[in-house]
Amino acid sequence: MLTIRNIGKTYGSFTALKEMNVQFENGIYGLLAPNGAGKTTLINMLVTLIRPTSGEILYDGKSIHAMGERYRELIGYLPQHFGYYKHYSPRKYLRYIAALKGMKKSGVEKRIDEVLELVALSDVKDKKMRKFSGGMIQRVGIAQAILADPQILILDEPTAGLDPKERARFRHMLSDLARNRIVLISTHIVSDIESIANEIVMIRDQTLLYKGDIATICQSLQGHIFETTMSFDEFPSFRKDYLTLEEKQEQGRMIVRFYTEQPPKADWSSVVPELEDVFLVKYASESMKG
Ligand SMILES: Nc1ncnc2c1ncn2[C@@H]1O[C@H](COP(=O)(O)OP(=O)(O)OP(=O)(O)O)[C@@H](O)[C@H]1O
Repeated sequence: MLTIRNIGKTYGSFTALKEMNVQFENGIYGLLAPNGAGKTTLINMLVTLIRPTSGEILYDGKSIHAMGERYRELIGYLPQHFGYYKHYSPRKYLRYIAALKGMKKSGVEKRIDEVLELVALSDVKDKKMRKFSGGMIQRVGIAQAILADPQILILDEPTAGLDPKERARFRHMLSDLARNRIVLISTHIVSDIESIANEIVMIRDQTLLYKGDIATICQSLQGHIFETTMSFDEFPSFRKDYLTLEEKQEQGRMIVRFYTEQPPKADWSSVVPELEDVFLVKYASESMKG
């Protein structure tokens, strides 16, 4: 179990995170927050690239800093921008990573074949990465992160730059990987984690806003999300008064999904809240919520 106990992080006089408490057990967690909310700061502390200014992080009750190398051996990490060698093939690159990680030589080749199979790159394992698509490179990144079969797998914005098909493939792959380990995926793209995360972790105002399952946080907006239709003329003033979540044009009218704390009106239909609604509502400024 990974425990974040009351950590804070300041950069000079700027507070990036404060009084943050979270516990992770095996499963997939989606770390969901807008850009700049502190996701990378949290991840950098979890992978020991930076130290918290206050508080501590424990793995099975032991300080990760005291554990040092023993802790780092448990981690697989895909940073937001990962460095690879264009003129290497995936296999050669993974051999290099295995050497860096100090993995035992016996079994490495078999393990490399296994992970390349898992990320569906077996047929190009000896091709230079120079001509690979963004999605293929990202899969090489995931392969290096899981190579040593880590207990804790941390992926920082792993779907940035992927097209929808590659995103779908990534989601399937991750469900297969998630057994018996902690998987933490940072993203600001709701659909990437909606279908695969067991729990989501949201950061707001430099601290933990929510940790729990998706159904529960969606439930918290029950009775506040509506859809209604209106003419184009009515729409600008409606938009000033309500937090709109989705706007569509259909047959010369606007169909608007929105959030409100007001009692329902006759021409509003209540709809089931989704994670996208939660994201938009929780990160909207208070003045917009109507
Ligand atoms: N080394 C640093 N020095 C000063 N401020 C920093 C530093 N690193 C991050 N910050 C600030 O801390 C805040 C949180 O940054 P962080 O990168 O953790 O956010 P994020 O949620 O990961 O966003 P993104 O997805 O854009 O990386 C931001 O306002 C950022 O400008």
